[in-house]
Amino acid sequence: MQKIKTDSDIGIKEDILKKIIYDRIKRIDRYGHTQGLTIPDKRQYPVIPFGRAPFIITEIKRCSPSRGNIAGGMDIYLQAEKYVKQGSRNISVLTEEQYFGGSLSDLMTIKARFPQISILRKDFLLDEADVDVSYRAGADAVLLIAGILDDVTLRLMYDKTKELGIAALVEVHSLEELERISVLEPEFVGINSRDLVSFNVDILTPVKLRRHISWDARVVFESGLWEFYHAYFASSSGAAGILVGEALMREPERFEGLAAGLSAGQRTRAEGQSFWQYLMVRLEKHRPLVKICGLTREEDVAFADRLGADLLGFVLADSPRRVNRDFLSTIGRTQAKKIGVVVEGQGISIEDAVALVKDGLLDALQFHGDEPKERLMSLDIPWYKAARIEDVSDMDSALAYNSPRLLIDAKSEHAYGGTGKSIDDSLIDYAKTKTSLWIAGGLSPDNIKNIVRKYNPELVDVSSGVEESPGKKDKAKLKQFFEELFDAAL
Ligand SMILES: O=P(O)(O)OC[C@@H](O)[C@@H](O)c1c[nH]c2ccccc12
Repeated sequence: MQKIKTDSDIGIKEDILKKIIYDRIKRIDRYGHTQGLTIPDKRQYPVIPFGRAPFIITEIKRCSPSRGNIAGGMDIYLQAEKYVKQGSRNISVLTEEQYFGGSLSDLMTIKARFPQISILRKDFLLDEADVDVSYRAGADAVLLIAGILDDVTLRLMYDKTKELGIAALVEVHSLEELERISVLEPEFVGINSRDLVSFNVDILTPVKLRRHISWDARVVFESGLWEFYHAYFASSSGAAGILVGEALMREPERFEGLAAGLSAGQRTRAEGQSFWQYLMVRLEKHRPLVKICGLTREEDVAFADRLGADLLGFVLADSPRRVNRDFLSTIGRTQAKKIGVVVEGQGISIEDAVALVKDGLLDALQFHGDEPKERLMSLDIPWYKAARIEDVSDMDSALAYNSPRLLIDAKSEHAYGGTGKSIDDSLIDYAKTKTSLWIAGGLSPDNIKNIVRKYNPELVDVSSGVEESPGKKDKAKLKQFFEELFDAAL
């Protein structure tokens, strides 16, 4: 059992995870590991293999500390039935009582009704007795959260699952935790995109961590996945499966789109490293990612690539920097990935832009206009959203696209077409609390060092600031831009 004992040990009020565990320990003291329920001494159902296709773990979750009430009075039996009808073969049942409104009796009810479905017990399990009770109650798999267990306890619980013949989904959310579990080499590794302290969801977290897994694991991307595109993104980035809670609790019909996304992603995966995997590898350099945008000349493309740009941007919308398919076909192989910048209704249709990616002329799209979210969420090519941000509500509506990253256009006074406005510091600070910063607009060799030092962005995007005239890059400025970036990191 973990060593969190007194109220003062709980300390920081925000650390919800500690509170959950503390309260759970108190309830175990009072009611035992069985939650005061009668759990059969002998398991009554055969163990069903966990992780059969389609590997979408559909979750039963009434409420949560981060999302509040999701489906309070819901009949969980009916919900499970909906999942099964949609084709689910793996159901996660949250059994934590106080914060998630669950119970072991939910798990037993669902197992009794659907004995052919593999059931994951999702709880803050703390010792071997928890594993044993889960098994007897009918769980086919248990969640073991590395972040709340010490190495010895984790090992004992993991061994217990092996002894009982059920699966363990070992959950991590940091590199450190991943290293800790590597001695176990678990078959199923869950990587949680939700930071359990801040509640922020970054769906790139599993992409970042996954490549550090040195054994043959089946990785499950957890949290914040709602749409076809999310499932596509996860599976093209190496997910064997996904765990989906809120989206399916609210709309079980989403299952079909998620399953289609998983299959689409598998096809992409066969073609090699995904766009997002590439970016997460490049991120390990000691400077922000760099996108050089508005390229119109082959020599500039080659030079930006040689300087180490991570992304090369090509404007497909109406603009003095607009390029066409013919131009893109003349570009040779580059180290950097190629991005098409699209503004809905200007110069190119979404379909034609998507075709450029599918034909291998581009690697991903950046959507800079008012494209309908549903449209983008059904695309099976990599994309991210960009938006010009003037106030918090702009920011929130851009964030609502739920794209893996959001590029915010800073509209500074140096911006091409100068608006005379610069993005508010407080707005950037606000953005930083929500997402990793991808920043564009008004950047140049003169200001980049300060901006990087001040905001530590994950990606910087420059176009006019490194030009001699629209579309024509200035080699000296380009070179200086990179030099300043390296300087900033010193
Ligand atoms: O509702 P979402 O965003 O789809 O997230 C589901 C799942 O990942 C989340 O419920 C979860 C992942 N790990 C946990 C550990 C404990 C409680 C809950 C969780």
